[in-house]
Amino acid sequence: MTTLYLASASPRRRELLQQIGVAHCLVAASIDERVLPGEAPAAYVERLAREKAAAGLAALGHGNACVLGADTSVVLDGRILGKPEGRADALATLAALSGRAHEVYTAVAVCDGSRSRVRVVCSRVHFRALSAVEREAYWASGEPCDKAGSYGIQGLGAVFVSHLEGSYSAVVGLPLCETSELLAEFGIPCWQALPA
Ligand SMILES: Cc1cn([C@H]2C[C@H](O)[C@@H](COP(=O)(O)OP(=O)(O)OP(=O)(O)O)O2)c(=O)[nH]c1=O
Repeated sequence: MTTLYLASASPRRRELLQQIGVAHCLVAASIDERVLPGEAPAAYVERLAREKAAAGLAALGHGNACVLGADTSVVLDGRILGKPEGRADALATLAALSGRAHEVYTAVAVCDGSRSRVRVVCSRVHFRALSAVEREAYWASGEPCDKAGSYGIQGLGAVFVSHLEGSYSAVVGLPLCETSELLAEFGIPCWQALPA
């Protein structure tokens, strides 16, 4: 059976793949994550997911592996918000997200030596209003620092989310429905295909 490599340092993506019973190994993939001039959010996350998967394949040094890369970005009024650069940036992001809806774009890409496939999922997340005291306390919890948009819906940040339209797993970092479909194209089973 083909071995799947996850080209990601994100513990969330590893947990999400484990959640659907996909055996995998890890491979490091470091890429330049800067947004290109005029690049739209969907195009940006798609490019980064493809580049992470391709970098992982290159790092393995052989073409007969299958590699998954993904990217998640929070988008407010068309502006891509990445991970916070520090406290002030995180507090400003949380203030901007307060009491409004924003989009979360996640792309998942799978490639092997001969082909590359990608899916992009857009979800809409509605935040209730957040007080300045709450925003400070949330930053102090440590949760925002490594997350796009400075929050984690799967953690303490859940209390900010009044409702979600779209894919919960995509907001956390990997759209599991689309991921399982992509993996099936590469002959990689998830839980449905496991022996009883
Ligand atoms: C919006 C949101 C993002 N995130 C996380 C998912 C991603 O790990 C991170 C977005 O940054 P990414 O650049 O997509 O991923 P990463 O740098 O953590 O990992 P890698 O590039 O090595 O795969 O934000 C959450 O955990 N919860 C959320 O609710």
